[in-house]
Amino acid sequence: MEKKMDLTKYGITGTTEIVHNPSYEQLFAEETAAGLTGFDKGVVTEMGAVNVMTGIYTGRSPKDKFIVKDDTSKDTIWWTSEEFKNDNKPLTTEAWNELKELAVKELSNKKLYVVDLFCGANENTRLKIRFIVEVAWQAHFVTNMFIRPTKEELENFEPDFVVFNASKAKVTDYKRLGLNSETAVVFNLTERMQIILNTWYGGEMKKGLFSMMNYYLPLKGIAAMHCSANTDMEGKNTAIFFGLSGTGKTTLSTDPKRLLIGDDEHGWDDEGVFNFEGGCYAKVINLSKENEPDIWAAIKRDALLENVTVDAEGKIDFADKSVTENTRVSYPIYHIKNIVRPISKAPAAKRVIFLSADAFGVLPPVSILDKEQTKYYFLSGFTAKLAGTERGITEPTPTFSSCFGAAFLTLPPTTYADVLVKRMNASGASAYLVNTGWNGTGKRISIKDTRGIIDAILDGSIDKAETKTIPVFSFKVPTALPGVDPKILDPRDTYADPAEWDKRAADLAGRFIKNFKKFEALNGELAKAGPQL
Ligand SMILES: Nc1ncnc2c1ncn2[C@@H]1O[C@H](COP(=O)(O)OP(=O)(O)O)[C@@H](O)[C@H]1O
Ligand SMILES: C=C(OP(=O)(O)O)C(=O)O
Ligand SMILES: [Mn+2]
Repeated sequence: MEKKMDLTKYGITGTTEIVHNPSYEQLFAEETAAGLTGFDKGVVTEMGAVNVMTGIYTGRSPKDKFIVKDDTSKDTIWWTSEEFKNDNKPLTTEAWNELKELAVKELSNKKLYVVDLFCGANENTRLKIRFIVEVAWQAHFVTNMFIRPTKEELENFEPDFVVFNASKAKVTDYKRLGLNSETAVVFNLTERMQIILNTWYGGEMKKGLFSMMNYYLPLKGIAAMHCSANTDMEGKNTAIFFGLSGTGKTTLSTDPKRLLIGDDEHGWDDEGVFNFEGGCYAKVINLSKENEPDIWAAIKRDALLENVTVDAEGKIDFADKSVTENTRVSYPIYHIKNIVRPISKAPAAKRVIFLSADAFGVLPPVSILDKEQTKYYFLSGFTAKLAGTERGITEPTPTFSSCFGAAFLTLPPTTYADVLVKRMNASGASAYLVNTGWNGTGKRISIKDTRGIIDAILDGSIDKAETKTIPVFSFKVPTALPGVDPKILDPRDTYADPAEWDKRAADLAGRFIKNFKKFEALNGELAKAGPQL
């Protein structure tokens, strides 16, 4: 028997029962137990995975994200400003204390789940995280998403970071506290804690810790990246795929020909690329066995679906977006057959792919970037926010999201760009901009064509292809690639009237130029690598 856990050191009192590091067996029993109602209740589906509903919040809520501004954070965090708005809004220690009291009150006098996990595959840089939650499926979600320590590693587990999930509590007095709504997703770097109030979306727990890794690692010279990663069957030829939510990181890195390192959050240190997580979080809207066979097969017992439509018999309708377009599944990474084992890491990346879902239909499906373009397009982070991943976004919305993950950056974008470029130079990596969004047909580029493009990048055939240069952007693009419809490679060919592309390209170029102005210090030289009007 393990030592009795004491939660009073967190202020939590009157706990009636603690379920500490439950097994999958126990999680299943707890989340489907008779008597559960509302958003606590898990429903068993025909695929064996349990589905839960998360209420009003079915995506992240960046407007409700705050970080305590105190001596630890005031000079390091990339705070939001008039010139460069971001989601790192300051919170006072006084407001934090009140929010913590609210969460403690919510979590006191009841049965709780305490789950101890790692964030980061490498022993020397990982965070030991303790999640304290009152909802069984939330314990399941974090067990899926983070790295599960061994029995021995759990023995003397002293957390570096603690998360309270009090999703059932509301911040009624939020205006006085300077918050945006009754919901709060708040961080304190001095206490090394995250507190969640009034949102049940699983992604807040996962992406919350990602923001923290994005803080701790670059300060040590290690790249922290919003990317998926895989490597070849020998574990040598590593590729990373940056992209904002919904642009294809999970879909494209899950490749039966390669070994998956991870689908969303990675570091890059002297030894190579390593995963922060122990699981994947895939979008399942319109999921088909044909297009995404490995993700389909990963949806089985121990996977956890969110906000999917399930009928009384447990039958799933993946096409239904009546609750949200951001339907999801989390599963432990070993639900994918081809993965790097036992630790999710591989040597330095040779190929760096920027996934951009261009809603304007201007970007080529693939562009070969030179060094300056690599920096420029990484810092610009042009893409679209896809429906559902953030509250209030209901259709593809063009955005410039620095480093393809501005919502998760806690340090200035240039910090991430500098570290990435240093790592890329050291490994001799080449970079590509891949449009997984729209073109002149008005339709999204097919997964089949994008996969063909990715294959050509990874097997090197793109390096041998004949190329041409696209005007305005000076993108170098191949004129033919095996397995890819050649008519899509020059985006102008996808328009009935190519003049329409010219018009849209000019408009988009203007947006790039305007956006890049905020990178004041870089604005003379590097701006030349961007589009020109
Ligand atoms: N050309 C394409 N490339 C990648 N994904 C595509 C493409 N066209 C449509 N999709 C869909 O877009 C979504 C990509 O989501 P996902 O891979 O989970 O993104 P991320 O991991 O970056 O958040 C999936 O639902 C996938 O089916
Ligand atoms: C989980 C999220 O995104 P991603 O698909 O990038 O993991 C998110 O943005 O909440
Ligand atoms: Mn993903």
